[in-house]
Amino acid sequence: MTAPAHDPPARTVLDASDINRALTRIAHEILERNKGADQLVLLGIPSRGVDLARRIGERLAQTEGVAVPVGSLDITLYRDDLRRQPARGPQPTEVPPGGVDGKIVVLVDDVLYSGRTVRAALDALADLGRPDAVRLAVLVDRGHRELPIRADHVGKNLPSARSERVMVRLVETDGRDEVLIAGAKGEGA
Ligand SMILES: O=P(O)(O)OC[C@H]1O[C@H](OP(=O)(O)OP(=O)(O)O)[C@H](O)[C@@H]1O
Ligand SMILES: O=c1cc[nH]c(=O)[nH]1
Repeated sequence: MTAPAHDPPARTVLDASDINRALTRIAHEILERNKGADQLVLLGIPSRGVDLARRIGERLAQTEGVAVPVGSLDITLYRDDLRRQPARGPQPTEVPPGGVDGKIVVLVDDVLYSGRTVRAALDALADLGRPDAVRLAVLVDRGHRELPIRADHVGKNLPSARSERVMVRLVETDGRDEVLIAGAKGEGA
């Protein structure tokens, strides 16, 4: 009789202090690239992207001494797989009072994988206005892009197999900060 196959246990790839340092670095990179906080707007993709956008916003405020507008951008109805799977309930889109026209919008998400969420976010954003530029910050880039999309600011590049699952846990939604990877390596990589 063959023993049942067990997936290896989830492995921690970022702990709370790693996440903290990565967000601080991303905030500094954003300021360097933008030569300051002028015209910046951070839009987080629900759900965890919004928490990350708020945290980056706090770091920008601490470093530059100015409040950078932070909002959220729901992509639910812009997904390209709506016909295949039922849409989850809409999440909030909250555009800061100055809007996005003529701004430098930094989209923020927890994981970048196929790129389809970001593609949807670009469509959702185009319905709100015309930023001067759009950039992308993600906590984890796990590869396997299906579209020509890349991140400008990455907390951690995490090579992964398609069969693995990356899980971001944040204090705001999950009670703790950590990034885990789980599942069998090597299948469908
Ligand atoms: O690049 P992609 O292939 O689009 O994958 C990345 C997206 O997948 C996850 O969201 P998910 O749809 O799993 O829902 P979640 O926000 O509840 O985690 C993650 O939060 C990103 O938004
Ligand atoms: O592993 C994955 C893939 C997409 N989105 C995630 O949050 N994790």
